[in-house]
Amino acid sequence: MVYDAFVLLSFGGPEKPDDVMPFLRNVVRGRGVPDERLAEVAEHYMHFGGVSPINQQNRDLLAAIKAEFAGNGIDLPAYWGNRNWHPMLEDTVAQMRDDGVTHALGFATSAYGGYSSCKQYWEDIANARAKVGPGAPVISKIRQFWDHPGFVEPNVSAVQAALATLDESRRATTRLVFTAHSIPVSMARTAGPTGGRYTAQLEETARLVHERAAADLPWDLVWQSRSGPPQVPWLEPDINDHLADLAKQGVTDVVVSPIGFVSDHLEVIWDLDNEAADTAKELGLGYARAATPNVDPRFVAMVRELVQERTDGAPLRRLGTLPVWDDCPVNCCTPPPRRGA
Ligand SMILES: CC1=C(CCC(=O)O)c2cc3nc(cc4[nH]c(cc5[nH]c(cc1n2)c(C)c5CCC(=O)O)c(CCC(=O)O)c4C)C(CCC(=O)O)=C3C
Ligand SMILES: [Fe+2]
Repeated sequence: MVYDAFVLLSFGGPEKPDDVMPFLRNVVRGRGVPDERLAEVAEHYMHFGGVSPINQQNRDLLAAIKAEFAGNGIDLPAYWGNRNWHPMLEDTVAQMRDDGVTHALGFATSAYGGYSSCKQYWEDIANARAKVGPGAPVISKIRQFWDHPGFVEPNVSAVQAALATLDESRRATTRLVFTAHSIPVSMARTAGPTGGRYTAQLEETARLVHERAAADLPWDLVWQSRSGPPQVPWLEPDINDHLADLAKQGVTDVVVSPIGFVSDHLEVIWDLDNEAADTAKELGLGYARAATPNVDPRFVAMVRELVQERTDGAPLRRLGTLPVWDDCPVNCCTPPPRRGA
């Protein structure tokens, strides 16, 4: 297969206060979420002046990927388009068409399978191409990378660095807590070609990081940033409830490793650095949050290696044992029901 471009696919985030509500309406489009609920979420963004760091993080990642390609003789123009905020993927796809691109490789900023983290990016591609119409380039999405050393190793270093900030004399009562975005239980059930893949991949990543970073510590995988109506079950326990349980069990310190995310965006700097950190403080727990990969050179090199898997048939570099798949079967990761759809 011959590819003539690379495109970074991401979530998008507001860059000024007036962007916040239109961005949130885009996130929940078609789901009938009332503006009052969105106004609560908007508050989190307002603590940061209405600016999510995610777009700048993606600009930095794109620049690092371009340099990585140039340094390794990869002659692919690199683009960037988002699901929920500018630059919107449809505008990027229109630009790619104008530039004569015919078949691009797409890399999404999510390591895992499942509807929100994988399938919805395929839908974004299909929707953007349909809007652009004739001449829109084909975009093939690069595989999930939950167990790639270029993702696991930066997380290992980050856990070690976070642990080093805690009191060594309390190591025997220190716990490693991995966290990822909660999703509806129904979405978790249908994640991947045979179901359950989002949680299974997260467990594998957690295990791979744990055994390399702090094999002596007990660990858990918990969930954060739940949304949606209370009657709909989402993955549990929530990190804040879990911290309370740990304190009850005699745990004194926690390292929180956000393996569900690739950059320190709002779900990390608000939900962990404010909410979970406050919970820990109230409970008297020592708390250290491990960094996400961001533009760690090993992570940037991983993107280049994933491209080379597709362009040169380079061997897959991976540490885990769960199956890998490239293209999304039609019956994979069924979308959640939409109001009015
Ligand atoms: C699995 C997953 C990831 C990780 C994989 C990936 O990275 O793709 C992720 C990432 C992110 N989620 C983000 C923000 C939001 N997620 C929401 C809502 C939701 N997330 C869900 C799942 C996920 N989300 C789900 C099932 C919903 C329910 C409604 C829906 O199905 O859409 C809402 C709506 C408001 C609310 O109700 O809370 C917001 C504002 C941001 C941006 C942060 C920033 O701006 O810096 C990022 C990177
Ligand atoms: Fe989300």
